[in-house]
Amino acid sequence: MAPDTQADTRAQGARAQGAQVDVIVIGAGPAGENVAGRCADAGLAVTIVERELVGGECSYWGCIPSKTLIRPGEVLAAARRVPGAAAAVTGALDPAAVFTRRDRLVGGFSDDSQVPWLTDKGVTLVRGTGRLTGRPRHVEVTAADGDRRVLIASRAVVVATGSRATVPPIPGLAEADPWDNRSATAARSVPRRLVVLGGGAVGAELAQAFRRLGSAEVTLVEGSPRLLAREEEFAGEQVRAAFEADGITVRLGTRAVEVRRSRPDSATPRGPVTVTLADAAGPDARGDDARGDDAGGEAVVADEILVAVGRTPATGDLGLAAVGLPPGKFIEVDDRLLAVGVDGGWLYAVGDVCGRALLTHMGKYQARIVADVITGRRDAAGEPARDVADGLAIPRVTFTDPQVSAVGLTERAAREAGLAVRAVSVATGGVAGASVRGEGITGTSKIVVDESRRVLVGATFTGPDTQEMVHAATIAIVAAVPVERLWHAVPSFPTVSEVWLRLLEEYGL
Ligand SMILES: Cc1cc2nc3c(=O)[nH]c(=O)nc-3n(C[C@H](O)[C@H](O)[C@H](O)COP(=O)(O)OP(=O)(O)OC[C@H]3O[C@@H](n4cnc5c(N)ncnc54)[C@H](O)[C@@H]3O)c2cc1C
Ligand SMILES: NC(=O)c1ccc[n+]([C@@H]2O[C@H](COP(=O)([O-])OP(=O)(O)OC[C@H]3O[C@@H](n4cnc5c(N)ncnc54)[C@H](O)[C@@H]3O)[C@@H](O)[C@H]2O)c1
Repeated sequence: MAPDTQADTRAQGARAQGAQVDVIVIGAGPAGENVAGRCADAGLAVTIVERELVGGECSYWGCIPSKTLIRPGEVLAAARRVPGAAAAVTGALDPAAVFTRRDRLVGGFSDDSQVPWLTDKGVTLVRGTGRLTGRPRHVEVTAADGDRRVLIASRAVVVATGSRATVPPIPGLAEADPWDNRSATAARSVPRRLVVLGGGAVGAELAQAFRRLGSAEVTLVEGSPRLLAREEEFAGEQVRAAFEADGITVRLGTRAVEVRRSRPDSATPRGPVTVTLADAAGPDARGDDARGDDAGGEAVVADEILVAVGRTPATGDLGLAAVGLPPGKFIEVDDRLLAVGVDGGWLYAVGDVCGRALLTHMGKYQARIVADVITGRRDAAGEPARDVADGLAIPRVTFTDPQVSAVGLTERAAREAGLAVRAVSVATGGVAGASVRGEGITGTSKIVVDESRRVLVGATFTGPDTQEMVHAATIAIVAAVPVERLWHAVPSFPTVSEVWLRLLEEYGL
């Protein structure tokens, strides 16, 4: 029997069992859950399909555990900046207690506490792996025991299957069984020596977290010339300096060309890992992962290697080819989050899998938009819902110390987009609010102003605790508040938000 006919037959059975719903969501991470919840709130019948844990990567192996591992070191560093409190910091962090708290915040790697949020809204949870059959609005679900059934949606199917860590084809890497974000955030011990491949958000946050939890040697290897390469240049430079002050070895502009894990010994139960780095000036440093004849420079020996070089969309086994889309790729969407290239207007994608912004809050925003598209909800002006924020103001916070908190465009990206911008910067530590919080607070606050409209298009704040500064900038950008009007938004004294006043003065107001 042809696959489609089989699917048809099962579909008939499913219909007879009353399995037709308005909306099917595949993947119950933060994006999928929010699509389901908002559609259900609007009165639609929704089924959500999840093959692992309701809550997705963010809840168990992403945002929550990583921030839980970072927080203790951040608290100690904050105390050490305050004379009087610093003297009270006499001991080291207790990793066992940190891991216990992590376990609690991830619900013991169980979704028991997350499922009621869905079921209370009337959403039906189906455990299993969802796959598009090729027929419009048909999803085949395979349960863990192999049982298969086909669900049919009357309105829409929303893909929210997220992403997983990319493991690049570096010789010996896969065989070395490296840590990815899952193994690192779920760790139960602190490796004495850790090598981290990738100086983006995942690599930077976890390198510092493990160093502060007690790793004696942490080496961070980043292929491009600076950390957090998509942010303002000063951000990566300041994070590098802080990491080096923390005792982390930062290797920029080079890559691993070979990885080898040796047999276990008494000190290293999984066996030590030797990572050979390319000569920084060699061809591998420019992006070729395969080892060349002339490759090979410094070797770093560690107990664990963490791979944090980016994400691969979870679309390899989703049946995308059956609807005419390339498997294993991000699903391209339009501003209604509708998959581009699929006829009939029934397939949507949100969250990491659509590749617009690999951030929980943006996935949840896309989820709210897509739910409004599906339910036909309009705004007060009668306009249909569409994704505005992804093209305008994506807020992002990298929870290193110093934090890098940014929204919208960097100065360079704005210029590359053809905008006539003027940028001004001030020291984050230069206001009374920072002095009160601690000694020696550094960092930079910068705004990027579109000169033709006199509105912000980007802002970056580096320094401790800047995560709470970024939302003001997000509002200024999204609301297109002219700088002359921002002048009247008076920051409280003594808060770090006074950098806004300094920035506007620097701009000339
Ligand atoms: C270490 C780390 C730290 C991070 N920290 C932050 C942070 O601080 N802030 C932030 O905003 N973002 C952070 N992120 C990013 C954030 O985790 C993701 O952007 C977010 O989880 C994406 O949500 P999602 O719902 O699109 O996908 P996911 O969270 O990946 O969820 C997808 C779900 O779909 C399920 N699924 C996949 N395929 C199928 C299928 N075929 N059938 C059924 N179910 C399926 C999966 O099991 C999963 O539960 C971090 C990421 C990492 C790795
Ligand atoms: N605080 C947060 O919001 C947070 C935290 C973690 C992750 N995230 C999200 O998760 C996404 C994925 O994070 P990520 O850090 O895995 O990816 P990333 O794309 O942000 O960074 C990967 C880095 O690895 C480097 N790289 C690539 N190949 C390499 C190689 N072979 N050797 C050395 N370096 C190499 C790249 O130059 C890049 O700087 C981010 O884009 C972010 O949106 C967010």
